[in-house]
Amino acid sequence: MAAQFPIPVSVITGFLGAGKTTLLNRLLKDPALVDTAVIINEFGDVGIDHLLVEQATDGVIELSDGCLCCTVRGELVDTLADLVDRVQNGRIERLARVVIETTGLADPAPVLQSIMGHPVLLQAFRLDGVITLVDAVNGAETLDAHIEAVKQVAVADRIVITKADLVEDNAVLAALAERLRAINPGARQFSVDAIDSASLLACGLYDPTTKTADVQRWLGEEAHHHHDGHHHHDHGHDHDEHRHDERVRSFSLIHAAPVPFSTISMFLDLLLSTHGDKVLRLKGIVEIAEDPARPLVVHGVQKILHPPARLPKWPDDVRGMRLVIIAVDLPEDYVRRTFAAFVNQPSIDMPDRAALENNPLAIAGR
Ligand SMILES: Nc1nc2c(ncn2[C@@H]2O[C@H](COP(=O)(O)OP(=O)(O)OP(=O)(O)O)[C@@H](O)[C@H]2O)c(=O)[nH]1
Repeated sequence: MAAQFPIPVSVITGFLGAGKTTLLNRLLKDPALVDTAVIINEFGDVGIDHLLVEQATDGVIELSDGCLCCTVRGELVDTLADLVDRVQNGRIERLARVVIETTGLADPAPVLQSIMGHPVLLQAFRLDGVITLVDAVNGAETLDAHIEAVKQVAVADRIVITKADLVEDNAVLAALAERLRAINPGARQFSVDAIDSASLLACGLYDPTTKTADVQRWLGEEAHHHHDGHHHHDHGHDHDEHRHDERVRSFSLIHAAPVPFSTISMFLDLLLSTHGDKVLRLKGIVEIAEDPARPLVVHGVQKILHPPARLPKWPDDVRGMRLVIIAVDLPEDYVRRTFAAFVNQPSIDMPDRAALENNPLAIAGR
């Protein structure tokens, strides 16, 4: 039999850079998770995430630019409906589970409500678990600054703490765990290195009544606003409410040629050391001049630049550099001109690279 309806749907959420794709890659290696379709939503006009999910099959579906909680909500409903069609007409042989990775900025309430509140989807799917990742390094500051992060924790069935390996002080971890318990007393907490995929994902039917009164109110408000579960959406940005901080913007830097390793590392160091407080997330895939066959994957999360990784080969036909930056109040023009100077393409009013390296404090636009 192709699929046993209703198919469980797991939602993996967590703020920007918390480690969702990393966890997903680990989960997808587990034999218990064959026949899982993965739906990924990205914020940013150049899709990169789907390139970084290691799956041999074509089971990864990318929802286009926009935030799942606002503009692409209708697209999620359509994608799920399409999956059901494909199972029913045999184009997908087996479908045991669907995993949705939300953008780090997503308000989870509309995402959950679009599954739970849709009369047709409800025949085919059941919302199983909400798994929320919290980065131990940036977690506390993120909860202070971004209400979406608090909501993500509040709706969770399971809370997974990532990057504890980067935190030396146990008291910091204990304080974070306690804060998360105050926001969501019912969720089980795990450390990311101590989880087994099958039990992480199988949570049983999602039950809002086990969550706090706030969660029930948020979900209730969604049901009220979008009672048909499929509201009209537009691929622009005129959603009906502010779902997330409107000052958050994403842009991408594209460079058509290979870049020397030292250039990209100096550029990223400079960007994060001067504007790290504004950068929420930076990720990219870079063709390195010294080793063009193996793309370099770079990740910045707030002020932290994670050690870059190498992919064994290019995931698609595009070469060169694609870098996506998600930031609050970061002048895009400054970033573009700085990068241009680093790759020796100075614009007319920009000091060239030699001048920059001699005196980084002299950069225009700071
Ligand atoms: N040291 C350490 N690094 C981690 C851990 N989890 C994730 N990372 C790193 O954090 C960076 C971001 O991880 P991703 O998995 O891409 O994060 P994400 O939540 O999918 O990011 P967005 O989709 O942009 O929100 C990568 O460099 C990972 O290698 C962890 O537990 N420990």
